[in-house]
Amino acid sequence: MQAPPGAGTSGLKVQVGSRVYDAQEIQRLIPQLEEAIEKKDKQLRQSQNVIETHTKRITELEREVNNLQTECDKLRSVLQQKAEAVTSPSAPNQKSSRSEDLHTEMEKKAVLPTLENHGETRSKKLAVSAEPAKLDQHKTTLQHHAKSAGSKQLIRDAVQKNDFLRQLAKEQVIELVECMFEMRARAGQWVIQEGEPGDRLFVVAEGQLQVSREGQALGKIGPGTVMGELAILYNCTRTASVQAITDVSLWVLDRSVFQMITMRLGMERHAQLMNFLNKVSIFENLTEDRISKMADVMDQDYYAGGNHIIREGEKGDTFFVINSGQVRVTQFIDGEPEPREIRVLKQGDFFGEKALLGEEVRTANVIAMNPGVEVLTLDRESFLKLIGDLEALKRDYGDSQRRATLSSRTVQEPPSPTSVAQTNEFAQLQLRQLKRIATLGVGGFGRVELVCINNDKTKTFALKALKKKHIVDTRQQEHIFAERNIMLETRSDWIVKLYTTFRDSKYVYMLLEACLGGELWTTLRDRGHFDDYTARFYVACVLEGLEYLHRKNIVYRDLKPENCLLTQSGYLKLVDFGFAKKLASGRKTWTFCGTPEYVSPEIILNKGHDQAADYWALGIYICELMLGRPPFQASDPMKTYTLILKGIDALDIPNRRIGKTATALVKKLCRDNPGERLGSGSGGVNDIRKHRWFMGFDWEGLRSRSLKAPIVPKVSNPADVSNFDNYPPDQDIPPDEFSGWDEGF
Ligand SMILES: Nc1ncnc2c1ncn2[C@@H]1O[C@H](COP(=O)(O)OP(=O)(O)OP(=O)(O)O)[C@@H](O)[C@H]1O
Ligand SMILES: Nc1nc2c(ncn2[C@@H]2O[C@@H]3COP(=O)(O)O[C@H]3[C@H]2O)c(=O)[nH]1
Ligand SMILES: Nc1nc2c(ncn2[C@@H]2O[C@@H]3COP(=O)(O)O[C@H]3[C@H]2O)c(=O)[nH]1
Repeated sequence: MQAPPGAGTSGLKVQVGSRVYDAQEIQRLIPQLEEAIEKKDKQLRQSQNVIETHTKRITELEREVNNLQTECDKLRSVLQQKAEAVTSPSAPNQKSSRSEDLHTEMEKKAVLPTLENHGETRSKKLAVSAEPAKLDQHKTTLQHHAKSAGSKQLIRDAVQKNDFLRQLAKEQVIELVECMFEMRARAGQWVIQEGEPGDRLFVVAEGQLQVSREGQALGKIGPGTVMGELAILYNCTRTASVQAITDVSLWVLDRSVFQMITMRLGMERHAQLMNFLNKVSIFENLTEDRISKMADVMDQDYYAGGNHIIREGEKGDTFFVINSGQVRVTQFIDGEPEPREIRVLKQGDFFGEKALLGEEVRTANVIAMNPGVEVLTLDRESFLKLIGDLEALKRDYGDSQRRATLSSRTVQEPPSPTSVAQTNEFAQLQLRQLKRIATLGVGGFGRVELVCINNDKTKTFALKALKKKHIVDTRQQEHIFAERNIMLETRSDWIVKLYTTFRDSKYVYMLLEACLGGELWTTLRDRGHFDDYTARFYVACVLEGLEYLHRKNIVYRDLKPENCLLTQSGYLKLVDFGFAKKLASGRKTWTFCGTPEYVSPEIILNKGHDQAADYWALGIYICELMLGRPPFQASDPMKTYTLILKGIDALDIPNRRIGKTATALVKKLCRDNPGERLGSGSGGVNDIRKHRWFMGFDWEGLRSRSLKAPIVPKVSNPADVSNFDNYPPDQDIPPDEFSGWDEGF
């Protein structure tokens, strides 16, 4: 502001921009302007209050939507279960179609988020299983079928385009290409029929095919396409029909051949490594189990002659065992210009332990000799976990005083499980003395009813009835016997007790301890998800159960909230041992079984699996408890498997509900390599208990059951089934089954 030239004495003039004002007038205006500003401020504050009220309302509405969502999920899953219960494929009836309509109607109406990637709906997860793998399969030769180079390329390209198949090892793909055989179909012929069981995979070589579902065209497929790939993992029903439009030529692979291919590679590599490691002198006192775990985690490396494998003074993270060839060890000596040769190491010798056992850096050079060296390697973590405590490793080479040694670790003994004397109380019990009170649940093979003996409702039991015909049709006889034998053998407070068994012409029965708190799955569904405190308790209960089983060399293979039952006091017990298997220490098994969202990569790829599969499942279980859904979930199992094979690191675990510490534990449990999973090391389950996430957890209180459960279910009397969903009576009475497989059940 400045006074314009020629401003008179009558009053000071002030120029602002191009306008000229009287200074007195401005003075007069100031209070008015101040008043206006205050008014605006007030308006602003009012608007802010309105915004705040709206924001609060939005939060409230969001909460309401969440509650409605949970309610909706609940209704939907109950409805789905009912629909499933009455729409058995073997007994199509009026009732079933009506309830299916209702189900579809409900699905249409329910405004559910359709998450393609996560399929976030809360319905129970179904278990799947292939028939038990024949262990001698790997001995039989795989039959190759001649084909042109062009045909082989077409199959290879199709495999590479398929998300699942391209995860196979190169040798497996080569074998798969060789083993496929040709099949032709004329125009109009059906190649795949919707709803039928499938056991083969196809690659289209020539011609066009039409895909349809329920009579509706879904699309056309042509040369270079894979179809029906889920069927090579286990018996599943075809999801669509496929008809040849033109004459077609197809390449076909049977499930049994696929199993042989995948199983063989894993078995051969594992067996070769075990064989070699067993002969390594420092490992001579190790158990088969530890050798097997080492074989799982060891990598193989090759160094051409003359190359340094280790340089003195460098930091080191790897331990080596010489598989073939020789190495020179050299060392710098005071006053000598060149490193001096100390010794030569040969096949079966080891090196690189010093930098992992207290020494900061490598204490010598190790150089590959001609014509080259093959070494097996262990990273620092696996080394310390599996063999870090071996005395034989603490070798004095005579070049310096030995440094501090690791104190040998001791595995804490778990408390002995409460022994429940298997009394003869049930020896005289007859099936007809059992009276049905209500249905507790429906499973893949039948139902579980709450029953009492001779109408005495002060003491109740769960009676699991399994349809014999269904067991035979799905070739699950071995699994059912294993379930019975394993449950009879287990005596643990963390596992549902099996008192006795019965059989008749239609069913085999198991009389079980009843857990009236309901399924953990139901509690999770109703609450949406659990906080750390609650989840930790439920994980700890399962960990106690798994430790008990693993000590008895049993792998459980079906961990999920659906199989965890709550007792009246809110503690958990594992139920459903349909997939449990006794597995000698260091051995593996190959049958595909489990629940798609919970199966580990080695099960999917048929590499052979063991107890470590349960640790993988434990990681998934922790996630599901905290997120309200399993981390790997998709619209169909094949997509779920593809996600699992991409690994836990490819997954963006949302940390809104699951914190950093829990995520860290999940990542340690869900390592692709079974030998690297927390729990698989020499510290066993204790390594999991020691994780930060369990810091301060009262394990003793848990074992003595003095720790209060986070949720205590309401159970008013031994016949109270209010914690279970309602199930209509079973309409599907199975036919008699007299093949005799159940002899001795
Ligand atoms: N001991 C029990 N006490 C209370 N409820 C039980 C008991 N055993 C089973 N149930 C209920 O019955 C349901 C089915 O039981 P279970 O999982 O053993 O059957 P299944 O036929 O093997 O099932 P799946 O098809 O899942 O393998 C359970 O999820 C649970 O709700
Ligand atoms: N369900 C379904 N299957 C398809 C589609 N297109 C191709 N297919 C293949 O058709 C096959 C039918 O049998 P499967 O369910 O075993 O596997 C299916 C797929 O591989 C489609 O759009 N939907
Ligand atoms: N320091 C030392 N290391 C040796 C000798 N002979 C073989 N080695 C191996 O050479 C390795 C060099 O790396 P590390 O120090 O990790 O571990 C060492 C031993 O495993 C020896 O005489 N002295």
